[in-house]
Amino acid sequence: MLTKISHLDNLPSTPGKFKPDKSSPYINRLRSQSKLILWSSFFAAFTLLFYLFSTPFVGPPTSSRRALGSDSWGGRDWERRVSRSARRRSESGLTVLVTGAAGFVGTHISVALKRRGDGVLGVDSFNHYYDPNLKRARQRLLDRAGVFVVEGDINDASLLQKLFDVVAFTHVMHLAAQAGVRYAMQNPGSYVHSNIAGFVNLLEVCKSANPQPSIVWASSSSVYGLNSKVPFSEKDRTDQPASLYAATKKAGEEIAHTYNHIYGLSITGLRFFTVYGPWGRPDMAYFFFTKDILKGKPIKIFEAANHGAVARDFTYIDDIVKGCLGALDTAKKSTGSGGKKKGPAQLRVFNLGNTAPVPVTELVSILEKLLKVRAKRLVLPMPRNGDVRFTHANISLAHRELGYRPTTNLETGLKKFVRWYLDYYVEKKKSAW
Ligand SMILES: O=C(O)[C@H]1O[C@H](OP(=O)(O)OP(=O)(O)OC[C@H]2O[C@@H](n3ccc(=O)[nH]c3=O)[C@H](O)[C@@H]2O)[C@H](O)[C@@H](O)[C@@H]1O
Repeated sequence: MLTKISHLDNLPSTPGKFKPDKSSPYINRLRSQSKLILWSSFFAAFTLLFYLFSTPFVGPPTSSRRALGSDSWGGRDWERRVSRSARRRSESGLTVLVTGAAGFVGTHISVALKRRGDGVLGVDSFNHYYDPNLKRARQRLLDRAGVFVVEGDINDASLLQKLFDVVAFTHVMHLAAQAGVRYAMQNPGSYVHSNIAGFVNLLEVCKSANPQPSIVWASSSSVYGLNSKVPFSEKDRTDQPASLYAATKKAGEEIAHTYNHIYGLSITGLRFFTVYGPWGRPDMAYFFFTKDILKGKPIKIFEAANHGAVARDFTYIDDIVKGCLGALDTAKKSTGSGGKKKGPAQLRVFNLGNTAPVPVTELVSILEKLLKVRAKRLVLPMPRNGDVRFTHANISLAHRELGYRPTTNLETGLKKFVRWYLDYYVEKKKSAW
Protein backbone atom coordinates (compact mmCIF):
# COMPACT_ATOMS: atom_id res chain seq x y z
CA MET A 1 0.00 0.00 0.00
CA LEU A 2 2.78 2.40 1.01
CA THR A 3 4.80 1.64 -2.18
CA LYS A 4 1.74 2.42 -4.27
CA ILE A 5 1.25 5.75 -2.56
CA SER A 6 4.90 6.69 -3.07
CA HIS A 7 4.61 5.64 -6.66
CA LEU A 8 1.53 7.83 -7.09
CA ASP A 9 3.49 10.61 -5.43
CA ASN A 10 5.83 10.69 -8.39
CA LEU A 11 3.07 11.62 -10.75
CA PRO A 12 2.95 15.26 -11.77
CA SER A 13 -0.25 17.02 -10.89
CA THR A 14 -1.08 17.64 -14.56
CA PRO A 15 -1.36 14.42 -16.59
CA GLY A 16 -0.28 16.08 -19.85
CA LYS A 17 3.09 16.87 -18.35
CA PHE A 18 3.90 13.23 -17.67
CA LYS A 19 6.93 12.11 -19.69
CA PRO A 20 7.42 8.33 -19.80
CA ASP A 21 10.88 6.82 -19.92
CA LYS A 22 11.05 5.30 -23.42
CA SER A 23 14.20 3.28 -22.67
CA SER A 24 12.36 0.15 -21.30
CA PRO A 25 9.10 -1.09 -22.96
CA TYR A 26 8.31 -3.32 -19.94
CA ILE A 27 8.60 -0.44 -17.51
CA ASN A 28 6.62 1.69 -19.92
CA ARG A 29 3.75 -0.81 -20.01
CA LEU A 30 3.85 -1.08 -16.22
CA ARG A 31 3.71 2.71 -15.90
CA SER A 32 0.78 3.10 -18.24
CA GLN A 33 -1.08 0.33 -16.37
CA SER A 34 -0.44 2.10 -13.07
CA LYS A 35 -1.67 5.31 -14.64
CA LEU A 36 -4.90 3.62 -15.71
CA ILE A 37 -5.42 2.16 -12.24
CA LEU A 38 -4.73 5.53 -10.63
CA TRP A 39 -7.20 7.47 -12.77
CA SER A 40 -9.82 4.77 -12.45
CA SER A 41 -9.45 4.99 -8.67
CA PHE A 42 -9.75 8.78 -8.80
CA PHE A 43 -12.87 8.50 -10.88
CA ALA A 44 -14.43 5.88 -8.58
CA ALA A 45 -13.64 7.96 -5.48
CA PHE A 46 -15.05 11.09 -7.06
CA THR A 47 -18.25 9.31 -8.11
CA LEU A 48 -18.69 7.94 -4.60
CA LEU A 49 -18.14 11.37 -2.98
CA PHE A 50 -20.48 13.05 -5.43
CA TYR A 51 -23.19 10.50 -4.69
CA LEU A 52 -22.79 10.84 -0.93
CA PHE A 53 -22.90 14.63 -0.87
CA SER A 54 -25.64 15.09 -3.46
CA THR A 55 -28.15 12.79 -1.64
CA PRO A 56 -30.56 14.97 0.40
CA PHE A 57 -30.54 14.57 4.17
CA VAL A 58 -33.21 12.06 5.04
CA GLY A 59 -33.16 12.00 8.80
CA PRO A 60 -31.27 9.58 10.98
CA PRO A 61 -29.06 6.76 9.71
CA THR A 62 -31.06 4.25 7.72
CA SER A 63 -30.34 1.42 10.12
CA SER A 64 -31.94 3.13 13.11
CA ARG A 65 -34.97 4.19 11.05
CA ARG A 66 -35.37 0.70 9.67
CA ALA A 67 -35.28 -0.67 13.19
CA LEU A 68 -38.24 1.57 14.05
CA GLY A 69 -40.10 0.71 10.87
CA SER A 70 -40.46 4.36 9.82
CA ASP A 71 -38.74 4.11 6.50
CA SER A 72 -41.18 6.25 4.62
CA TRP A 73 -40.09 9.73 5.69
CA GLY A 74 -37.42 12.14 4.60
CA GLY A 75 -36.26 13.86 1.45
CA ARG A 76 -36.96 17.23 -0.14
CA ASP A 77 -40.41 16.36 -1.46
CA TRP A 78 -41.40 14.99 1.92
CA GLU A 79 -40.22 18.20 3.65
CA ARG A 80 -42.16 20.28 1.18
CA ARG A 81 -45.33 18.28 1.90
CA VAL A 82 -44.76 18.64 5.64
CA SER A 83 -44.31 22.44 5.35
CA ARG A 84 -47.30 22.87 3.07
CA SER A 85 -49.60 20.91 5.37
CA ALA A 86 -48.42 22.83 8.44
CA ARG A 87 -48.80 26.26 6.81
CA ARG A 88 -51.52 28.34 8.49
CA ARG A 89 -53.74 30.69 6.52
CA SER A 90 -53.19 33.71 8.76
CA GLU A 91 -50.62 34.96 11.25
CA SER A 92 -53.09 34.50 14.11
CA GLY A 93 -53.67 30.84 13.27
CA LEU A 94 -52.10 27.90 15.12
CA THR A 95 -49.53 25.49 13.77
CA VAL A 96 -50.48 22.13 15.21
CA LEU A 97 -48.81 18.75 15.22
CA VAL A 98 -51.58 16.16 15.69
CA THR A 99 -50.36 12.77 16.87
CA GLY A 100 -52.70 9.87 16.17
CA ALA A 101 -54.10 11.93 13.30
CA ALA A 102 -55.53 8.92 11.45
CA GLY A 103 -57.34 7.84 14.62
CA PHE A 104 -61.00 8.56 15.31
CA VAL A 105 -60.65 11.76 17.34
CA GLY A 106 -57.44 12.76 15.50
CA THR A 107 -59.15 12.77 12.12
CA HIS A 108 -62.05 14.92 13.29
CA ILE A 109 -59.81 17.43 15.04
CA SER A 110 -57.34 17.68 12.17
CA VAL A 111 -60.12 18.44 9.69
CA ALA A 112 -61.70 21.00 12.04
CA LEU A 113 -58.39 22.80 12.57
CA LYS A 114 -57.57 22.82 8.87
CA ARG A 115 -61.02 24.13 7.98
CA ARG A 116 -60.68 27.15 10.20
CA GLY A 117 -57.28 28.00 8.71
CA ASP A 118 -54.79 26.50 11.14
CA GLY A 119 -51.70 24.67 9.90
CA VAL A 120 -51.95 20.94 10.65
CA LEU A 121 -49.49 18.14 10.31
CA GLY A 122 -50.46 14.62 11.33
CA VAL A 123 -48.36 11.71 12.51
CA ASP A 124 -49.72 8.21 12.92
CA SER A 125 -48.22 4.74 13.23
CA PHE A 126 -51.11 3.04 11.39
CA ASN A 127 -50.76 0.07 13.72
CA HIS A 128 -53.06 -2.94 13.45
CA TYR A 129 -54.89 -2.66 16.79
CA TYR A 130 -58.03 -2.37 14.66
CA ASP A 131 -58.72 -2.53 10.93
CA PRO A 132 -55.94 -0.46 9.28
CA ASN A 133 -58.16 -0.01 6.19
CA LEU A 134 -60.35 2.30 8.24
CA LYS A 135 -57.27 4.34 9.22
CA ARG A 136 -56.21 4.51 5.57
CA ALA A 137 -59.69 5.68 4.58
CA ARG A 138 -59.44 8.41 7.22
CA GLN A 139 -56.01 9.29 5.82
CA ARG A 140 -57.54 9.78 2.37
CA LEU A 141 -60.16 12.01 3.92
CA LEU A 142 -57.43 14.05 5.59
CA ASP A 143 -55.45 14.23 2.39
CA ARG A 144 -58.45 15.70 0.60
CA ALA A 145 -58.74 18.26 3.41
CA GLY A 146 -55.08 19.23 2.91
CA VAL A 147 -53.67 17.42 5.95
CA PHE A 148 -50.57 15.34 5.40
CA VAL A 149 -50.15 12.40 7.79
CA VAL A 150 -46.58 11.24 8.30
CA GLU A 151 -46.33 7.53 9.01
CA GLY A 152 -44.29 6.97 12.15
CA ASP A 153 -44.26 6.02 15.81
CA ILE A 154 -44.18 8.66 18.55
CA ASN A 155 -41.35 6.60 20.05
CA ASP A 156 -39.18 7.55 17.07
CA ALA A 157 -37.32 10.55 18.52
CA SER A 158 -35.43 11.31 15.32
CA LEU A 159 -38.66 11.54 13.34
CA LEU A 160 -40.25 13.90 15.88
CA GLN A 161 -37.05 15.93 16.03
CA LYS A 162 -37.03 16.21 12.26
CA LEU A 163 -40.65 17.43 12.25
CA PHE A 164 -39.75 20.16 14.73
CA ASP A 165 -36.69 21.07 12.61
CA VAL A 166 -38.91 21.57 9.58
CA VAL A 167 -41.88 23.25 11.33
CA ALA A 168 -42.08 25.61 14.34
CA PHE A 169 -45.19 24.06 15.88
CA THR A 170 -47.06 26.37 18.25
CA HIS A 171 -49.21 23.50 19.59
CA VAL A 172 -49.21 19.74 19.85
CA MET A 173 -52.54 17.90 19.98
CA HIS A 174 -51.41 14.56 21.34
CA LEU A 175 -53.92 11.79 20.65
CA ALA A 176 -51.69 8.88 19.68
CA ALA A 177 -52.30 6.19 22.30
CA GLN A 178 -53.14 2.60 22.90
CA ALA A 179 -56.85 2.87 23.61
CA GLY A 180 -59.37 0.35 24.91
CA VAL A 181 -59.96 -0.73 28.48
CA ARG A 182 -60.30 -4.50 28.15
CA TYR A 183 -57.50 -5.10 25.61
CA ALA A 184 -54.98 -4.10 28.31
CA MET A 185 -55.26 -7.59 29.78
CA GLN A 186 -54.23 -9.13 26.46
CA ASN A 187 -51.43 -6.79 25.49
CA PRO A 188 -50.20 -4.79 28.48
CA GLY A 189 -46.90 -3.92 26.78
CA SER A 190 -48.61 -1.91 24.05
CA TYR A 191 -50.04 0.45 26.70
CA VAL A 192 -46.64 1.05 28.25
CA HIS A 193 -45.11 1.52 24.78
CA SER A 194 -47.58 4.14 23.54
CA ASN A 195 -49.11 5.79 26.59
CA ILE A 196 -45.99 6.03 28.73
CA ALA A 197 -42.79 5.61 26.67
CA GLY A 198 -44.31 7.34 23.62
CA PHE A 199 -45.64 10.24 25.68
CA VAL A 200 -42.31 10.75 27.44
CA ASN A 201 -40.51 10.65 24.09
CA LEU A 202 -42.84 13.32 22.70
CA LEU A 203 -42.40 15.53 25.78
CA GLU A 204 -38.61 15.17 25.55
CA VAL A 205 -38.68 16.53 22.00
CA CYS A 206 -41.17 19.29 22.93
CA LYS A 207 -39.15 20.42 25.92
CA SER A 208 -36.04 20.96 23.73
CA ALA A 209 -37.92 22.60 20.86
CA ASN A 210 -37.40 26.28 20.30
CA PRO A 211 -40.00 27.65 20.75
CA GLN A 212 -41.57 25.03 22.98
CA PRO A 213 -45.13 24.21 21.84
CA SER A 214 -48.18 24.18 24.11
CA ILE A 215 -49.49 20.65 24.54
CA VAL A 216 -53.07 19.41 24.74
CA TRP A 217 -53.46 15.66 25.15
CA ALA A 218 -56.07 12.96 25.61
CA SER A 219 -56.38 11.55 29.10
CA SER A 220 -59.43 9.47 29.94
CA SER A 221 -62.51 9.26 32.15
CA SER A 222 -61.12 5.90 33.20
CA VAL A 223 -58.69 7.65 35.60
CA TYR A 224 -61.63 7.97 38.03
CA GLY A 225 -61.51 4.20 38.38
CA LEU A 226 -63.33 3.05 41.49
CA ASN A 227 -64.32 6.59 42.48
CA SER A 228 -67.99 6.45 43.44
CA LYS A 229 -68.68 10.14 44.00
CA VAL A 230 -70.85 11.43 41.13
CA PRO A 231 -70.67 13.34 38.91
CA PHE A 232 -66.89 12.94 38.55
CA SER A 233 -65.13 16.21 39.23
CA GLU A 234 -61.50 17.03 38.41
CA LYS A 235 -60.98 17.42 42.18
CA ASP A 236 -62.01 13.81 42.89
CA ARG A 237 -59.49 11.10 43.64
CA THR A 238 -57.91 9.33 40.69
CA ASP A 239 -55.62 6.94 42.53
CA GLN A 240 -57.70 3.78 42.13
CA PRO A 241 -57.49 2.82 38.45
CA ALA A 242 -59.47 -0.31 37.55
CA SER A 243 -57.44 -1.21 34.45
CA LEU A 244 -53.88 -0.95 33.21
CA TYR A 245 -55.19 1.38 30.50
CA ALA A 246 -56.48 3.73 33.19
CA ALA A 247 -53.22 3.40 35.11
CA THR A 248 -51.18 4.47 32.04
CA LYS A 249 -53.47 7.47 31.46
CA LYS A 250 -53.12 8.42 35.12
CA ALA A 251 -49.36 8.00 34.78
CA GLY A 252 -49.56 10.36 31.79
CA GLU A 253 -51.14 13.01 34.00
CA GLU A 254 -48.32 12.69 36.53
CA ILE A 255 -45.69 12.75 33.77
CA ALA A 256 -47.34 15.92 32.42
CA HIS A 257 -46.94 17.47 35.86
CA THR A 258 -43.22 16.66 35.87
CA TYR A 259 -42.52 18.17 32.43
CA ASN A 260 -44.53 21.24 33.33
CA HIS A 261 -42.68 21.61 36.61
CA ILE A 262 -39.13 21.07 35.35
CA TYR A 263 -39.22 22.43 31.81
CA GLY A 264 -42.05 24.99 31.75
CA LEU A 265 -44.16 23.14 29.19
CA SER A 266 -47.77 24.32 29.04
CA ILE A 267 -49.85 21.13 29.24
CA THR A 268 -53.60 20.49 29.21
CA GLY A 269 -55.01 17.00 29.78
CA LEU A 270 -58.56 16.26 28.58
CA ARG A 271 -60.45 13.39 30.20
CA PHE A 272 -62.61 12.09 27.36
CA PHE A 273 -65.81 10.23 28.29
CA THR A 274 -66.64 7.32 25.91
CA VAL A 275 -66.43 9.26 22.65
CA TYR A 276 -68.55 7.94 19.76
CA GLY A 277 -69.61 8.97 16.28
CA PRO A 278 -68.92 8.61 12.54
CA TRP A 279 -65.46 7.27 11.68
CA GLY A 280 -65.33 5.79 15.19
CA ARG A 281 -63.27 2.95 16.65
CA PRO A 282 -64.42 -0.59 15.78
CA ASP A 283 -63.24 -1.88 19.18
CA MET A 284 -65.88 0.16 21.03
CA ALA A 285 -69.18 -1.38 22.10
CA TYR A 286 -71.56 0.89 20.16
CA PHE A 287 -69.56 0.11 16.99
CA PHE A 288 -69.34 -3.68 17.23
CA PHE A 289 -72.89 -3.91 18.62
CA THR A 290 -74.04 -2.24 15.37
CA LYS A 291 -72.02 -4.68 13.31
CA ASP A 292 -73.25 -7.74 15.23
CA ILE A 293 -76.90 -6.66 15.39
CA LEU A 294 -76.90 -6.25 11.61
CA LYS A 295 -75.34 -9.69 11.22
CA GLY A 296 -77.83 -11.25 13.58
CA LYS A 297 -75.06 -12.25 15.98
CA PRO A 298 -75.71 -12.19 19.76
CA ILE A 299 -74.23 -9.26 21.72
CA LYS A 300 -73.00 -9.45 25.31
CA ILE A 301 -74.43 -6.81 27.62
CA PHE A 302 -72.68 -6.55 30.96
CA GLU A 303 -74.60 -5.89 34.13
CA ALA A 304 -73.42 -5.03 37.63
CA ALA A 305 -74.14 -7.02 40.83
CA ASN A 306 -77.83 -7.50 41.66
CA HIS A 307 -78.80 -6.76 38.04
CA GLY A 308 -77.47 -3.21 38.39
CA ALA A 309 -77.21 -1.16 35.24
CA VAL A 310 -73.86 -0.39 33.67
CA ALA A 311 -73.89 3.12 32.26
CA ARG A 312 -71.65 5.49 30.30
CA ASP A 313 -71.57 9.22 29.78
CA PHE A 314 -71.40 8.74 25.98
CA THR A 315 -70.05 11.90 24.35
CA TYR A 316 -70.51 12.79 20.71
CA ILE A 317 -67.42 13.48 18.63
CA ASP A 318 -68.44 16.99 17.49
CA ASP A 319 -68.79 18.07 21.12
CA ILE A 320 -65.36 16.62 21.89
CA VAL A 321 -63.87 18.50 18.93
CA LYS A 322 -65.30 21.77 20.28
CA GLY A 323 -63.76 21.02 23.68
CA CYS A 324 -60.37 20.28 22.10
CA LEU A 325 -60.42 23.48 20.06
CA GLY A 326 -61.36 25.39 23.21
CA ALA A 327 -58.39 23.83 25.01
CA LEU A 328 -55.98 24.67 22.18
CA ASP A 329 -57.28 28.24 21.91
CA THR A 330 -56.99 28.95 25.64
CA ALA A 331 -53.63 27.20 26.09
CA LYS A 332 -50.98 29.64 27.28
CA LYS A 333 -47.50 29.56 25.86
CA SER A 334 -44.85 27.30 27.36
CA THR A 335 -42.28 29.28 29.29
CA GLY A 336 -39.10 27.31 28.72
CA SER A 337 -36.47 27.51 26.04
CA GLY A 338 -33.41 25.47 25.23
CA GLY A 339 -34.72 22.77 27.54
CA LYS A 340 -34.78 25.17 30.53
CA LYS A 341 -37.78 26.53 32.41
CA LYS A 342 -38.00 30.33 32.53
CA GLY A 343 -41.08 30.66 34.73
CA PRO A 344 -44.22 28.88 35.89
CA ALA A 345 -46.31 27.41 33.06
CA GLN A 346 -49.94 26.45 32.67
CA LEU A 347 -51.00 22.94 33.79
CA ARG A 348 -54.66 22.01 33.40
CA VAL A 349 -56.97 19.01 33.37
CA PHE A 350 -60.62 18.99 32.22
CA ASN A 351 -63.48 16.53 31.95
CA LEU A 352 -65.01 16.43 28.47
CA GLY A 353 -68.20 14.43 28.92
CA ASN A 354 -71.89 14.78 28.15
CA THR A 355 -73.20 14.89 31.77
CA ALA A 356 -76.00 12.50 30.83
CA PRO A 357 -75.10 8.86 31.56
CA VAL A 358 -77.09 6.27 29.63
CA PRO A 359 -77.33 2.56 30.55
CA VAL A 360 -75.78 0.21 27.98
CA THR A 361 -79.18 -1.53 27.62
CA GLU A 362 -80.64 1.80 26.53
CA LEU A 363 -77.80 2.26 23.99
CA VAL A 364 -78.78 -1.10 22.51
CA SER A 365 -82.47 -0.12 22.34
CA ILE A 366 -81.59 3.05 20.40
CA LEU A 367 -79.46 1.02 17.98
CA GLU A 368 -82.29 -1.49 17.47
CA LYS A 369 -84.64 1.36 16.60
CA LEU A 370 -82.18 3.00 14.19
CA LEU A 371 -81.13 -0.24 12.52
CA LYS A 372 -84.66 -1.63 12.52
CA VAL A 373 -83.26 -4.94 13.70
CA ARG A 374 -83.89 -6.72 17.03
CA ALA A 375 -80.65 -7.42 18.92
CA LYS A 376 -79.93 -10.88 20.31
CA ARG A 377 -79.12 -9.78 23.85
CA LEU A 378 -76.97 -11.92 26.08
CA VAL A 379 -76.95 -10.36 29.54
CA LEU A 380 -73.87 -11.34 31.54
CA PRO A 381 -72.35 -10.29 34.84
CA MET A 382 -69.65 -7.67 34.23
CA PRO A 383 -66.37 -9.60 34.02
CA ARG A 384 -63.34 -8.49 35.99
CA ASN A 385 -61.62 -7.03 32.98
CA GLY A 386 -61.02 -3.43 33.93
CA ASP A 387 -64.50 -2.06 33.25
CA VAL A 388 -66.13 0.29 35.74
CA ARG A 389 -69.86 0.39 36.46
CA PHE A 390 -70.62 3.90 35.36
CA THR A 391 -69.10 7.21 34.34
CA HIS A 392 -70.61 10.66 34.71
CA ALA A 393 -68.78 13.90 34.05
CA ASN A 394 -69.05 17.16 35.90
CA ILE A 395 -68.17 19.63 33.16
CA SER A 396 -68.48 22.96 34.97
CA LEU A 397 -64.73 23.59 34.86
CA ALA A 398 -64.54 22.95 31.10
CA HIS A 399 -67.62 25.11 30.61
CA ARG A 400 -66.08 27.99 32.57
CA GLU A 401 -62.55 27.82 31.13
CA LEU A 402 -63.06 26.43 27.62
CA GLY A 403 -66.65 27.47 26.86
CA TYR A 404 -67.40 23.73 26.53
CA ARG A 405 -71.11 22.92 26.19
CA PRO A 406 -72.09 19.55 24.68
CA THR A 407 -75.26 19.71 22.62
CA THR A 408 -75.74 16.19 21.19
CA ASN A 409 -77.80 13.57 22.99
CA LEU A 410 -77.11 9.87 22.46
CA GLU A 411 -80.01 9.28 20.10
CA THR A 412 -79.06 12.17 17.79
CA GLY A 413 -75.39 11.18 17.83
CA LEU A 414 -76.11 7.51 17.15
CA LYS A 415 -78.36 8.46 14.26
CA LYS A 416 -75.38 10.20 12.64
CA PHE A 417 -73.13 7.26 13.43
CA VAL A 418 -75.54 4.70 11.94
CA ARG A 419 -75.96 6.79 8.80
CA TRP A 420 -72.17 6.89 8.39
CA TYR A 421 -71.79 3.19 9.23
CA LEU A 422 -74.29 2.07 6.61
CA ASP A 423 -72.80 4.41 4.06
CA TYR A 424 -69.23 3.34 4.77
CA TYR A 425 -69.69 -0.41 5.13
CA VAL A 426 -72.65 -1.01 2.87
CA GLU A 427 -72.17 1.64 0.18
CA LYS A 428 -68.36 1.49 0.43
CA LYS A 429 -68.20 -1.44 -1.95
CA LYS A 430 -69.86 0.68 -4.63
CA SER A 431 -67.75 3.86 -4.14
CA ALA A 432 -63.97 3.69 -3.92
CA TRP A 433 -62.90 4.83 -0.48
O1 LIG B 1 -64.19 7.11 28.60
C1 LIG B 1 -63.10 6.59 28.48
O2 LIG B 1 -62.15 7.03 29.07
C2 LIG B 1 -62.90 5.38 27.62
O3 LIG B 1 -64.07 5.16 26.84
C3 LIG B 1 -64.09 3.95 26.15
O4 LIG B 1 -64.10 2.88 27.09
P1 LIG B 1 -65.52 2.34 27.54
O5 LIG B 1 -66.35 3.38 28.18
O6 LIG B 1 -65.26 1.10 28.31
O7 LIG B 1 -66.23 2.04 26.13
P2 LIG B 1 -66.67 0.67 25.45
O8 LIG B 1 -65.55 -0.28 25.38
O9 LIG B 1 -67.31 1.05 24.18
O10 LIG B 1 -67.75 0.11 26.46
C4 LIG B 1 -68.95 0.82 26.68
C5 LIG B 1 -69.84 0.08 27.65
O11 LIG B 1 -70.25 -1.13 27.05
C6 LIG B 1 -70.04 -2.21 27.92
N1 LIG B 1 -69.79 -3.42 27.13
C7 LIG B 1 -68.67 -3.53 26.39
C8 LIG B 1 -68.44 -4.64 25.62
C9 LIG B 1 -69.35 -5.67 25.61
O12 LIG B 1 -69.19 -6.71 24.93
N2 LIG B 1 -70.48 -5.53 26.34
C10 LIG B 1 -70.73 -4.43 27.10
O13 LIG B 1 -71.76 -4.38 27.78
C11 LIG B 1 -68.89 -1.81 28.80
O14 LIG B 1 -68.92 -2.48 30.03
C12 LIG B 1 -69.15 -0.30 28.94
O15 LIG B 1 -70.01 -0.06 29.98
C13 LIG B 1 -62.87 3.82 25.26
O16 LIG B 1 -62.78 2.54 24.69
C14 LIG B 1 -61.58 4.15 25.97
O17 LIG B 1 -60.52 4.16 25.06
C15 LIG B 1 -61.77 5.49 26.65
O18 LIG B 1 -60.67 5.97 27.23
